[in-house]
Amino acid sequence: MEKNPTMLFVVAAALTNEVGEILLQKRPEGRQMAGLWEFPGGKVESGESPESALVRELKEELGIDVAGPDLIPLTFASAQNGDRYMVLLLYRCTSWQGQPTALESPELCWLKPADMHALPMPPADEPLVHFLENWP
Ligand SMILES: Nc1nc2c([nH]c(=O)n2[C@H]2C[C@H](O)[C@@H](COP(=O)(O)OP(=O)(O)OP(=O)(O)O)O2)c(=O)[nH]1
Repeated sequence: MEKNPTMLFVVAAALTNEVGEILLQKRPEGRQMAGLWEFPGGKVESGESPESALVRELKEELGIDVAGPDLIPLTFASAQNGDRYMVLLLYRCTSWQGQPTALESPELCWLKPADMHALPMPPADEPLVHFLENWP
């Protein structure tokens, strides 16, 4: 029997450009947490590694190609998410192929971590933003 059927694993990327800005995308209407700004990513599907899930999500959501080894584990958050408990793994990524394009989201923006407080984000992201602000 599955040991932890209630645990939800989510992977997300802090895609960082050459001036230290990080890409956020707006969650579309009709979805859970619609209108909030998030790090690109999504749920790890059955049988996937976290890294292969994030490579897949970044292709689906932004049209970019990322190599698994370019995803550097950074920190994580844990929080209730609906009726499940979520572990959100955040990776840093500074190298990718292609131009990030909003394929599944109404809007993208590049922001310094200190400026993220001005945007509404999911509650689980608050400690992630705090971590990024204090990260070298
Ligand atoms: N991508 C992402 N998801 C986040 C963040 N913070 C946060 O609480 N979440 C939550 C929102 C969702 O409940 C969950 C991610 O699920 P999702 O709906 O985006 O996943 P998905 O792309 O696999 O979509 P689906 O197949 O389930 O429709 O994690 C974040 O910064 N980035």
